[in-house]
Amino acid sequence: MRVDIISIFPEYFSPLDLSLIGKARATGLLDLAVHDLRTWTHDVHRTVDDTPYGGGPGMVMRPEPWGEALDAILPAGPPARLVVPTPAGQPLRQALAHELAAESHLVFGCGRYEGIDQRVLDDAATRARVTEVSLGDYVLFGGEVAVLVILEAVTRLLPGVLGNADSLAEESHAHGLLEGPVYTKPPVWRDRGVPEILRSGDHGRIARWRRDEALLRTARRRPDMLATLSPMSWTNGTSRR
Ligand SMILES: Nc1nc2cc(Br)ccc2s1
Repeated sequence: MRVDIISIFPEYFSPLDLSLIGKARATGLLDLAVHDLRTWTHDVHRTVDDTPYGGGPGMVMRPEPWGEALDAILPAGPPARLVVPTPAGQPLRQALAHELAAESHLVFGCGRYEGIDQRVLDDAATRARVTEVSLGDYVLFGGEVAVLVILEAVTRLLPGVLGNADSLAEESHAHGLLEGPVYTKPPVWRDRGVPEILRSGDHGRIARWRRDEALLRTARRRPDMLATLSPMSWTNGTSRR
């Protein structure tokens, strides 16, 4: 997968040399480049923002630098997917992460201030699929932190990035449920034991216990998720009730 990131703070993305994303880059699973939006400014102050038409507080990101940057980065060939984090975007959920992980080329645009001039997105939509994404109902200083989150959620889904792809199958949101509690050694810690079933070796009963715990946790913490649950998720072939 090819990923391009456009930002006025490219140094925000130094962490992308670390951990599994760094390894994905080193092994060629991820081809990532970070671009400074000011590269495409031509004034001495390298200006990227201006006052909003219609008045109001704050500043808006000027269209000219963005237009030139996207001209340089969006390919003439097979269309890339332009992802722009914004509080006004569609919610990032695991389904969207899977959708983005299937793309061959992602371009991330990091807005700042009150946002990017709308004409930039409208112009980009003539040559790329544009997706505005929200991480939740809160406002950040800019899109950079959101891109780090989205990129991690997407990259970990790429074949070969996670050592054991099996972990993707049972994690939270994999089947529309939250993952239940997990335990490891020692068998007793500060007088707290481990549910006996997990040490029984009965894999069928263990799978049913884990499904039940996931359903209970989801019902307690995210009852909204139960409303959209498919019947298969209740059993997922593990319970012969
Ligand atoms: N939750 C989010 N807040 C923001 C703020 C700016 Br400015 C740009 C993108 C995002 S995504």
